[in-house]
Amino acid sequence: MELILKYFPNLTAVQKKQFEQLEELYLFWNAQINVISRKDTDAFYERHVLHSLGIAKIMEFTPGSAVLDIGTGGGFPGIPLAILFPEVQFHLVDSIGKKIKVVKEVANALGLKNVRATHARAEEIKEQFDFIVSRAVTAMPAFLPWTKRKFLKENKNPLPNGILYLKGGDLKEEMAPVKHPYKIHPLQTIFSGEFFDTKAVVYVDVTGN
Ligand SMILES: C[S@@+](CC[C@H](N)C(=O)[O-])C[C@H]1O[C@@H](n2cnc3c(N)ncnc32)[C@H](O)[C@@H]1O
Repeated sequence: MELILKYFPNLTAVQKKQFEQLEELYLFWNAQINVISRKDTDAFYERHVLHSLGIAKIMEFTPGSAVLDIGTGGGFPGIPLAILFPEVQFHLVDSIGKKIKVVKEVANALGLKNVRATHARAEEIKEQFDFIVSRAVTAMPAFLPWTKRKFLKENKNPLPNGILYLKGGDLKEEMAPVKHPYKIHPLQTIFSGEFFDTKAVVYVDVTGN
């Protein structure tokens, strides 16, 4: 938890409490429905919460924005981002119903009013958003078609509407077929620790999609 405060020192009392509650909630739910790798639960705040918040270091969402988290699993990166940006609406979707049950339980327990969770495949979602976020779902060339027609035309954020995807490893080959402009933001320049050495936020500008 100190790790979160180190990089996000201006949290309100409510946000601090919500971040504090997260570990216990996920330990409880993960024991029943596996939503995070059991080997990672020791480093929960680093590998799940701070990692998710890497997106916030690249983009401070404007209040009133709408963000879709595709393949959210138990709520990553959507839940940590929803705590950090209480005035942004988050829609978290996953194709596995029991994972969405965990998301709903966690969001409820935290009192998050800006989270909606839906059991659906990404392709079935018909609404439009300012941004789409994701982590560990599929390679970018397969992901891009799922996001088609899901972006609002008007840009109200510091970056044009697009995708913010948490990725690891060598991205050159994966990103080679991508035609949209994109930028890779390595997280090792933002967060210390070996875990972040290979991690990045990939921003894809889909303007014109
Ligand atoms: C490896 S998990 C990652 C979960 C979460 N994003 C995280 O980082 O902890 C990938 C998730 O993507 C979901 N998924 C895969 N294809 C999907 C699709 N087409 N639509 C919605 N969810 C999908 C799976 O059900 C699974 O929960």
